[in-house]
Amino acid sequence: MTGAAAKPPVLQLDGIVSGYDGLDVLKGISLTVHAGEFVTVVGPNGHGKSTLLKTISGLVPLRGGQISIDGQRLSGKPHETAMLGVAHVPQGDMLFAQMSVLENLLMGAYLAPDKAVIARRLDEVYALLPKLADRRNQIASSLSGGERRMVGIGRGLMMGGRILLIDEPSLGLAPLIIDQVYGVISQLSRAGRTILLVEENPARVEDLADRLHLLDDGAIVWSGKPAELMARDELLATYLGG
Ligand SMILES: Nc1ncnc2c1ncn2[C@@H]1O[C@H](COP(=O)(O)OP(=O)(O)OP(=O)(O)O)[C@@H](O)[C@H]1O
Repeated sequence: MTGAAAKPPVLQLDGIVSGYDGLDVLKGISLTVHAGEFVTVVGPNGHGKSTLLKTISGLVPLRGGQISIDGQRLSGKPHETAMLGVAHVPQGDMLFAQMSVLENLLMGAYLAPDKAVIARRLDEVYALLPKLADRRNQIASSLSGGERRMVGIGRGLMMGGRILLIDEPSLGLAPLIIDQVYGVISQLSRAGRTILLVEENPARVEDLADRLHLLDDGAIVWSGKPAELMARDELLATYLGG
């Protein structure tokens, strides 16, 4: 969003290192997300995009560096991170297949302080995603891929997060449906939400993101405006296979 960089940082990563078993996947990532900004991390499959978001939300332990929200260093406990306003919309749908749309949405509000807050958030989600209101009693396993993705986003919003971590929302969807999903994400951005989104295809965020970081083998190798990356054929060829 224009002028967002003048606001204080809400999310700051300083040299974060994390991974699985004996292997470091993230090898010292530093980036900052300011209030209201839409920041994207783009990179090929398997280079650590999901691991980055999971490390921020505390699902993968931090091995080095530090993560801060509003200047407060995170302890790494997922519960604490969620309480500070971080909502993670994971890759794939990760819905409870045998639950209804409404029940899945309510699962996102597990930390909400009271019923009035839950009702208000539900109204907001239904206003943004009216189709979910129409289908509130439909079982999740019977939804289309695009509808499931919308429920995943809606559940993230039900957490009441100020900072949305969105993991590859286009995965496995047809082009028309991808446009719809990104339309919703764009609306959230315009409404002032702070977004950190990971994606394989930079073209998807060219007109949306304020800043883009290119991730290669667990390290940021380039940062700038999405349109600048799209004009750099050599970077696209080297890191994203053209
Ligand atoms: N639970 C796990 N245990 C061990 N290794 C893992 C685990 N999850 C991911 N990895 C490995 O970590 C590396 C980075 O995976 P990650 O999912 O973060 O990549 P990605 O860029 O998000 O790719 P994709 O879009 O395909 O998910 C890969 O080599 C992957 O095999």
